[in-house]
Amino acid sequence: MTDRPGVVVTGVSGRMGRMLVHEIEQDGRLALTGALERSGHDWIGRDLGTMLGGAETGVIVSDDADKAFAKAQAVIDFTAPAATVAFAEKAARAGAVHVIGTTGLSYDDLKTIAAAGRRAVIVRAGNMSLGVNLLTQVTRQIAQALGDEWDIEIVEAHHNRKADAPSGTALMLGEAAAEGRGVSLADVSDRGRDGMTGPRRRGDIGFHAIRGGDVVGEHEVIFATAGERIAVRHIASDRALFARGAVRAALWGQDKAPGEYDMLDVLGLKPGRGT
Ligand SMILES: NC(=O)C1=CN([C@@H]2O[C@H](COP(=O)(O)OP(=O)(O)OC[C@H]3O[C@@H](n4cnc5c(N)ncnc54)[C@H](O)[C@@H]3O)[C@@H](O)[C@H]2O)C=CC1
Ligand SMILES: O=C(O)C1=N[C@H](C(=O)O)C[C@H](O)C1
Repeated sequence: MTDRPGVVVTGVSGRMGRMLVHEIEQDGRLALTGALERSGHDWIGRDLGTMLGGAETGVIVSDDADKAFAKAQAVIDFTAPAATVAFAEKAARAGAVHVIGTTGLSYDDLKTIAAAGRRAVIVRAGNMSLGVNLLTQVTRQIAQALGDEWDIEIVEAHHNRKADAPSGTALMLGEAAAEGRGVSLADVSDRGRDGMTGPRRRGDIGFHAIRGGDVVGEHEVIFATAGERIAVRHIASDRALFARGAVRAALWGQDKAPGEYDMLDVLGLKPGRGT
């Protein structure tokens, strides 16, 4: 027995799943009590430590979320939209803090997650790093200070296995810029131009996605007007920073009231809430 909060890692064989197992072990403040993979995956029924190429841990990889969540105080989830939506309901039922890193969530997915967040603590962010969350604030401030004669373009680069575009981070930055300008991102978003697009529409926020090799994650927000440009940029060179943020969020959420929170809450960067 341990008095550390128990945590389940979903998508444990994935790029982030593996990183999370390592980070939880290094950090030492959470106890890994469960590891999930999708039904039919090779690792189901096998010892997690062995699957990761080390010694046995006694944690057997499973596809039974209800059973795993019932024994845990936190779930850290970097998987895929359909899985995350199902986990949100199950984690809420089990009363576990659900830390969601999954991106590519649709409007309907977000509505379902928000409903689960009325019964349990959810921390969701398209990027769990301190640097990117600070960058959202800087982006909001710059957008607020400049008029719409400044064009805003967001460029992101990721590895060639990434499933969604624009990235969750690019959308966070776009939301921040739109908020700074006092407009709705849905009304001004212009994604991946191609063909005879005509001149740029004043006030639009453009998104561009580069996919190649093993790029961990790079984001740049460009503000361009006649005669000058401002560019703010974040480069992630190690996935460990996302895992560290997720562990921090799982611990932070333990004594919080039900609600949907983000990393600004966790990092204490959002005045007046949850800090
Ligand atoms: N918020 C953040 O800071 C970050 C978010 N991400 C996001 O996390 C997600 C995962 O990224 P990666 O680890 O690179 O992908 P990945 O493809 O390497 O891993 C995803 C894992 O989830 C598993 N999975 C899918 N459905 C499942 C289910 N129903 N039950 C259990 N496991 C299931 C897959 O089998 C796979 O092992 C993506 O949406 C990505 O954009 C990635 C890095 C940082
Ligand atoms: O899929 C990834 O790898 C990443 N996804 C997140 C996103 O969509 O922004 C965060 C990070 O950039 C890595």
